[in-house]
Amino acid sequence: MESPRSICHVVAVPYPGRGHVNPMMNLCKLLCSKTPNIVISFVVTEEWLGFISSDDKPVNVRFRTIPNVIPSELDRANNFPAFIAAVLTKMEAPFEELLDRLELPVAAIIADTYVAWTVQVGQRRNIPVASLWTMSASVFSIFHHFNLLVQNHHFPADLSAEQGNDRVDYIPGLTPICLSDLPTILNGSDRQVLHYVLDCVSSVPKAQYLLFTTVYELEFQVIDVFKANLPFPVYAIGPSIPYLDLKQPCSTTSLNGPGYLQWLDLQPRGSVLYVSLGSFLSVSAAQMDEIVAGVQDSGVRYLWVSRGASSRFKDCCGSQGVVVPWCDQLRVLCHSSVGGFWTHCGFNSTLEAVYAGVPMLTFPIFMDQNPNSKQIVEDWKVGWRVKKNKVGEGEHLVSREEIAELVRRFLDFESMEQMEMRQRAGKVGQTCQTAIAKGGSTDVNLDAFIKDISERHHH
Ligand SMILES: O=c1ccn([C@@H]2O[C@H](COP(=O)(O)OP(=O)(O)O[C@H]3O[C@H](CO)[C@@H](O)[C@H](O)[C@H]3O)[C@@H](O)[C@H]2O)c(=O)[nH]1
Repeated sequence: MESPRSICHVVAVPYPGRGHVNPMMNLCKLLCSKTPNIVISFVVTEEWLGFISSDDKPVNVRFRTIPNVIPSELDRANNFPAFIAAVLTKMEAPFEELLDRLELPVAAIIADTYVAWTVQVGQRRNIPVASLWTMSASVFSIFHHFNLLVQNHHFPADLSAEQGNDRVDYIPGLTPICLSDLPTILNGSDRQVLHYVLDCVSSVPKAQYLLFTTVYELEFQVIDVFKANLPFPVYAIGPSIPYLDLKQPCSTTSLNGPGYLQWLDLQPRGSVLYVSLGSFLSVSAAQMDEIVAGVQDSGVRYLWVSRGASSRFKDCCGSQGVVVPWCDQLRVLCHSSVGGFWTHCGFNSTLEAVYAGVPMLTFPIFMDQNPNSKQIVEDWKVGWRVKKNKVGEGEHLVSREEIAELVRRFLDFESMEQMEMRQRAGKVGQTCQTAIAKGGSTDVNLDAFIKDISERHHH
């Protein structure tokens, strides 16, 4: 039995959303894989415990709950500003009560940047806080340098036909980016959410560490800016996706895995388009109809993740495609039959596709997804845009004919253009493998972080 003194007890506090809970859990798995001396209390609401309690996790990660003090996950999209407001104001008190009840002393808190109150809790209790940013480092830089947008008269962003294509070329670490590719909350319509986000980002310099879920090599120019300017360690520990789980057989069902994996096994190499429009906030019904019809008309094989919309598919389980309510996404992306990913550009999905070396068709919807799409298409050059930038008046509907044509070209193995893109995608995938291998940037950063919090704890 280890003595309690040699155990490093970490409290992990994800923001309550799928795109945040997952990378926090993946980071915890990585930490536990590195040392047996770490014990993690993973704090979620009772509702979230219901969603994740049966997932595989290391024995050293223990779930701890606070009551359901925020609006239910099942309808949070109905009033997003109210949801964020509740996260920022209602969780702190029950979290402190929980801290008082924990048996082991706490060496560090790892908290999502969007549960910013943890920074003050840490200050009051003299516990170091590592802020975990689950979006790209580039997006962090955009928000961190918000005042530059104001100084340059780019806030609120004017997306009129004349200005929408203006390039913002002064955000530290970023290549020039169109106004229309900035996070959607900067175009002025969602001030309340913007204020919350800016508050959270400005809490980071008062924390003791900044952790990025990205990979250093993918965004080193940006990460170097923060390494040089923040007075504490900045570590990229990504991609914080469940690659450790790939080594184990798929646990969800029978011996041969779920039906969709068996279906994938039967498809030709690189022939399947994987489609997922995200776990939160989706597209209009009219656009959805065009996407479904366009992909089906293209004749390309598809695996589609869709909840509650399966009635839109004329042939939901035929030979051309399979529609499932949820899948083991990284395993799907890593399957040799998958040749492309239609994505809403959530950052976790982006990292998973990058890791798997799968080219993307980008269809950003909200928030950081626009800049992610820009990075995929313009910086890493491993994808194409489906949706043109929203410049000028009104929402532009992409038609089924445009989509069918695009999807066909995208999965055309013969084309030179595609071959080159697949090669680049393979290269960025290799960059991730190098980062996580022994001595790679992620490996080294994880070790350094563990050393930091363990030593600080013992002194
Ligand atoms: O069938 C599915 C569909 C999704 N996922 C997983 O669900 C997560 C989805 O995360 P992400 O791709 O980041 O999308 P969102 O859930 O939309 O993420 C939110 O959080 C992200 C990180 O902060 C932001 O980049 C996004 O804009 C925001 O919407 C990923 O881990 C996926 O692997 C599955 O495992 N199976």
